[in-house]
Amino acid sequence: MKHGTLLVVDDNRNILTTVKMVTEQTFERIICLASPSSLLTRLREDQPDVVLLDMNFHSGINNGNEGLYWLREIKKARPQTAVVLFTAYADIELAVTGLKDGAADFIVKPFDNHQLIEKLTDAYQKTRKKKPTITAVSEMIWGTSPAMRHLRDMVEKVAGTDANILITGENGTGKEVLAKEIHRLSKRAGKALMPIDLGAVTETLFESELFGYVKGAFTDAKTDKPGKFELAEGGTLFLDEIGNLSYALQAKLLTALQRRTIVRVGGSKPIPIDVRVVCATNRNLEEMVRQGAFREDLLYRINTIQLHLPPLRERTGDIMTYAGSFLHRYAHLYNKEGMTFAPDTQEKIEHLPWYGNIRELQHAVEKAVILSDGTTIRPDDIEGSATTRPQPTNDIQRLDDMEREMIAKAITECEGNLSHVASQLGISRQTLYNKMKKYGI
Ligand SMILES: Nc1ncnc2c1ncn2[C@@H]1O[C@H](COP(=O)(O)OP(=O)(O)OP(=O)(O)O)[C@@H](O)[C@H]1O
Repeated sequence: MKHGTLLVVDDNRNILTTVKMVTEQTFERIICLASPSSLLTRLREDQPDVVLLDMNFHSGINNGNEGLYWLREIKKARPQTAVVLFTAYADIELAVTGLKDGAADFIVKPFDNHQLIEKLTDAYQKTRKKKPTITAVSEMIWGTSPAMRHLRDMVEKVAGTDANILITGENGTGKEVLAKEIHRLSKRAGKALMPIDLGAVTETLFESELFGYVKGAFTDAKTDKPGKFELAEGGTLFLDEIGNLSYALQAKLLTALQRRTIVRVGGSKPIPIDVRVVCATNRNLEEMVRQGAFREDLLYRINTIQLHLPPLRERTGDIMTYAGSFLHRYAHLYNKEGMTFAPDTQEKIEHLPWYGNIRELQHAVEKAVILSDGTTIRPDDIEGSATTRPQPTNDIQRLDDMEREMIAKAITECEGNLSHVASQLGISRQTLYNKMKKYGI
């Protein structure tokens, strides 16, 4: 039986004709584009289930970047669309980047008709099964360090409430994963988890993205469209990179959160909203408030509960838990079951600083699995790419960071015994509590 809509984008017209012929018995509707220039319009208007996307559009440019660019644009505009990459070059690194950026699969040209249908059908089936905004399965690996055990206790207490939560932590520490986990454990789990990256939203698009618009509000507003607040109704709104929001937009966000209503751009009717708000940032918002860059009233609105994800280097006891779990995951994904780390590889992993945190560790293990020839991962297979520590933005931040690191390290060393921590640091228990609160430890 025929099903779904397939959009094929390739600048080789012979390929377009062949793919159309081969897939005619499989897809209900097939749209062919010889250039990606109108891709986003067709995506909006035709709402394809699957896009088969060429990686190289201009003759002479064959590094695949244009394909990756369009892949990201498709995922941004319509995340539920499955994208299968079409490449003439069996370049594993490029394909892996594409898979990481959300591609469902890739097909290498010249292609086999049977395999083409099979992969496109698989991608289509996945879009049927997947409800991308609902997170049913936990992605979160907790680790067993005192810091993570403490965090887990906190999460179990607060996830079921409607309290607004602010998650802080360096890049790659798992703020988004934690936000999903909180949603999964909440009573809103059956409804949407709607993420929005505030760092990526321009000033002009902010209101229409968050609050939606009514038909005629501006030239391109051909129909009414709900914003993220409405799409998250009954569920959770995840506001990522909130520290990057301009001061003017902070006021607009605050008004919506205070009134619990929004008005669509060009509209006049206030629409009530029932959302739980989880925010995340890698910046020190208290410090930003002191510097006049972040509104204090907004901070108090969003940080009813503050959860801090410590950098990986402050919980060395967890590193091998993550590494082992990623090894298992990628060995399975790349059909290399049974892979292990050599003992000196473990030692290397435990001692690298992982300034890119869990994200960096995950990529390093994935790369090692792909490139390793045997079943044992040798030390040279593991690369810690971020060898230099990211520079703090100013001196106060650097001092704060150092202090937080010292406290977190002492807590780990004293296995959570706060009296010992206070005496080791030469401060009173009360001062220790105040500092832990300040740093969200
Ligand atoms: N606790 C965890 N368990 C499993 N995977 C994790 C965990 N934490 C992070 N990861 C993995 O590390 C990567 C980065 O995680 P995530 O995007 O949540 O970090 P982040 O702190 O939000 O990063 P950024 O600030 O750069 O947006 C993801 O691929 C995620 O799957």
